[in-house]
Amino acid sequence: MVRAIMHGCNGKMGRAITTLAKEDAEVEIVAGVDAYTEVANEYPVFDSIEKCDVEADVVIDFSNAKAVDGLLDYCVEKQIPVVLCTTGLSEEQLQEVEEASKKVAVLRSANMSLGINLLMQLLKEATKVLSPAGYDIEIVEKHHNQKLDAPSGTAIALADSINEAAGGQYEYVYDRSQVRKKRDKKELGISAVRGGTIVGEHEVLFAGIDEVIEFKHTAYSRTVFGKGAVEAAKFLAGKEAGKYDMSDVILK
Ligand SMILES: NC(=O)C1=CN([C@@H]2O[C@H](COP(=O)(O)OP(=O)(O)OC[C@H]3O[C@@H](n4cnc5c(N)ncnc54)[C@H](O)[C@@H]3O)[C@@H](O)[C@H]2O)C=CC1
Ligand SMILES: O=C(O)C1=N[C@H](C(=O)O)C[C@H](O)C1
Repeated sequence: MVRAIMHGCNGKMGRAITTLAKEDAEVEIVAGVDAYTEVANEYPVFDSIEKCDVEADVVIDFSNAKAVDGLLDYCVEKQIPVVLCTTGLSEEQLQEVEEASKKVAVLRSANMSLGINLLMQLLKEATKVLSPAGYDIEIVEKHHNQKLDAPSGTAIALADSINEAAGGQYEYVYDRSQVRKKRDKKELGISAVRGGTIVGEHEVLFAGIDEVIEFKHTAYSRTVFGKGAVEAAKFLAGKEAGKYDMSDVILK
C-alpha cells in the first residue's frame, strides 16, 4: 500500500484524487494539506506542508505555484518523492525543481492524461515532416474561468515537444495585439481562452498552403488527470532521486 499526502487536497483536483484513491486498493491518502481547511476530510489536514507530521511514501501536488517552493524543501528534507502537477511555475522555480530532483525523486508533468502524453509523441513526428515543409504551427487552449495561469502548462509542454523536434527554432508568441507585421516562420503562436467550466481543451494546428492538419485533445472530466496522478504516485514511491515524467509511467 502506497501512503500519499495530498497537497491541495480541498481543490478541484485534490477532491477528484481523494475519490479515486478510495477506489484503489494500492494507494491510501494518509494526510492532506490545503490553505483552505473549512471542510471535513476523511484524513488529517494541515494548513501548510511544514506542519504535516504524517509519515508517507509520496506527495501528490495539485495546488498553487506559490506553494511549490515550500513543498520542494519539505520533500527534500523528509526524503519523500513528489508528483508535481501544479502549473504556472516561474523559470526560477523550474530551476529549483531541477535542484530538488538531484536529492529526491520528482515527477513533474503539466498534464497527467494518457491522451496528452501520447499527443506529445505524435506532435514530434508531425513536426519533423511539416516544419521543414513550411507549415505554420499554432496552439489554442481552452480552460474554465477559475484557472490562474495562462497559457496552460500543457500548451507550453506541447510547444516544447514541437520545438524539441524542430531543433529549438521556434519563438513562442502569446500576443499579437501590439505588433503590425506578418507572421514570421519561426513563430509558434499560443492562445488561451477562459470560460465557464471547460475542463481542458488543447488544439494544435499545422497550417500549410491549402491544407490544415489539426490535433485536438479534450478532457471531459478531471478523472483523466487524477488517474494519471495516482499511477504516477504508485510508480514514484520508493524511487531514487532523479527527474521523472509521465512517459516513464504510461508510455513505456
Ligand atoms: N498536471 C495536470 O495534469 C493538471 C494540473 N493542474 C494544475 O494543478 C493546480 C491545481 O488545480 P485545481 O485543483 O484545478 O485548482 P484549485 O484552485 O481548485 O485547487 C488548488 C488548491 O490548492 C490550495 N492551496 C493554495 N495555496 C496552498 C498552499 N500554500 N498549500 C497547500 N494548498 C494550497 C487551494 O486552497 C485549493 O484548494 C493548478 O496549477 C492546475 O493548473 C490541474 C489539472 C491537471
Ligand atoms: O488548471 C487546470 O484545470 C488544468 N491545468 C493544466 C494545465 O495548465 O495544463 C492541465 C489541464 O489542462 C487542466
